[in-house]
Amino acid sequence: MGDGGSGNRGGNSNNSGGGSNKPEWLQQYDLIGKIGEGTYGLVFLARIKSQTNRGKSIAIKKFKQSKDGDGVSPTAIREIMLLREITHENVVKLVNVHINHADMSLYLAFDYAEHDLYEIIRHHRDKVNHSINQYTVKSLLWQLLNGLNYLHSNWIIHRDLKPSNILVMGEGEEHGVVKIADFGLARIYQAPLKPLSENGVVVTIWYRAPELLLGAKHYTSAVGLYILYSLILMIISNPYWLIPLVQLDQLDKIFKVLVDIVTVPGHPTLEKWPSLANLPHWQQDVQHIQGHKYDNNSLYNVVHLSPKSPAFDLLSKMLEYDPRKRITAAQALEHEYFKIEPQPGRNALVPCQPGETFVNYPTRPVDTTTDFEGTTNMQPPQPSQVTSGAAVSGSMPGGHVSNRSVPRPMNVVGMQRMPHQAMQAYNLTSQAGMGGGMNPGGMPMQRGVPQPHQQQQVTCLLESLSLSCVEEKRPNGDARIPSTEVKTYISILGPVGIAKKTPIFGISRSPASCG
Ligand SMILES: Nc1ncnc2c1ncn2[C@@H]1O[C@H](COP(=O)(O)OP(=O)(O)OP(=O)(O)O)[C@@H](O)[C@H]1O
Repeated sequence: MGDGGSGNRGGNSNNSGGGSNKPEWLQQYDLIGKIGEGTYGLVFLARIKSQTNRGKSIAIKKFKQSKDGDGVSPTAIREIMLLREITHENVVKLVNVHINHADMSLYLAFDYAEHDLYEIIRHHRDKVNHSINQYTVKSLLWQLLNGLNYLHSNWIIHRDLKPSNILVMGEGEEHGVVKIADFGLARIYQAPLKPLSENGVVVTIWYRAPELLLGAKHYTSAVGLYILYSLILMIISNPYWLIPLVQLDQLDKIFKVLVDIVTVPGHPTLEKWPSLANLPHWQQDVQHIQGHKYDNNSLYNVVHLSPKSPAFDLLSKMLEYDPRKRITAAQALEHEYFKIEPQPGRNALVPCQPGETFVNYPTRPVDTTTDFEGTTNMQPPQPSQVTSGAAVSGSMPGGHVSNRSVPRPMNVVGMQRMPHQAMQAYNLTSQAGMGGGMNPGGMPMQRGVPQPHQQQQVTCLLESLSLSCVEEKRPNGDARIPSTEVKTYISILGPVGIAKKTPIFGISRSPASCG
């Protein structure tokens, strides 16, 4: 897996943040440097030192602590709880959980992914003067849908899908495999769905489905499909709606593109979407929306697809206004688009059609001067070894601002595309063991244990353990989990890591069924 040794990076055990105060668990890694920063945490690249897996790249996410230094964000615990429960080829793999007992800071160790969709799109926008090849688009979408179908089938909604959370593996056995990451905002959903207001923020504005923009209080799995559509739009089109300002603005951008294909005029109508009138913002926005002329950019002008093509048909089904009519992930996977050439493959990064240009995506920039404390006390490596993430070279919604290293040669030998039958088998094995039955989204679920009632039980247990019961509201509005509670949860999780996969939640499940 991963890129064990690209030559453009520095790092050795001497500059593993923290110096002499280095906690014991950190000694198993060489900390290379910071690769990213999100709202809730910093992400670092490290390499395993031990004999087994020596040199294997690991992404370590350190959760930011509250300003007063006490307690852990519920986001962290939620992410751990969910990731412990789920296993799928298209979902990022949590390999370990570490804790610094001194300050109760939490660290999650993940398999490292060399690329993400944000950087891939940006590379095409800024550096390559042609669009992403059809096979790659189809394979990325296929794998994303597989991951999403797995999540939805298991009653999980991600709620923060965006390009930087869609990882793509670098060289190695999993080269070109998509991994959905960042489950900090993810939730288990049940019928009846809880109002969103109980759950706080959702989805970066650029990827919001129209019902969310119009104030819908219930988040359904259909939102995920809408987000995929907007991501794909970004991939195959010019970055057309990249500078939205407010929700209404974002709606205008959506309606502009939907002229001619879903309904004329582009904005939704009560006839096509009857529950529209119940959406909280509809009454206040209706005048603006109906009075606006959306006539310049129809979808096929933006995506340059024939309205008769399967790709166009799938896109229009994914962007159906009414979430109840929108295509589900399971249905999308059955769409004709995936049955015609080029067929999708497990390695999305190899070219497949003769004449298609191979794109050598750059490796992640690593800021080797920043350690776990976020300070710059690491040994600065030689200039030739480092790509600094500090310089600014453009930005995209929901992504980060960074420079890129020089592309390195990639070995594409032996990277085969998967025939359709094999893809089906791959899909089934990668989802093996998840529960049966139908979820609230009406999606068929895979056979295996646990049965629906058990699944419901697991869901309830997860919910009750989701820390809402112990969250404290700080005066500044932040929810934190007090340190005492963190200790309890850490003892549930195990002293050092979760590698042993001991049964939790009182339900013992085989490794095949829960990962
Ligand atoms: N396993 C991983 N391997 C490689 N890079 C990763 C991995 N997980 C996350 N990253 C990268 O680290 C960066 C920060 O990720 P993180 O999930 O903390 O924040 P984010 O999703 O970008 O932002 P936000 O927290 O606001 O949602 C992103 O660029 C992401 O692509």
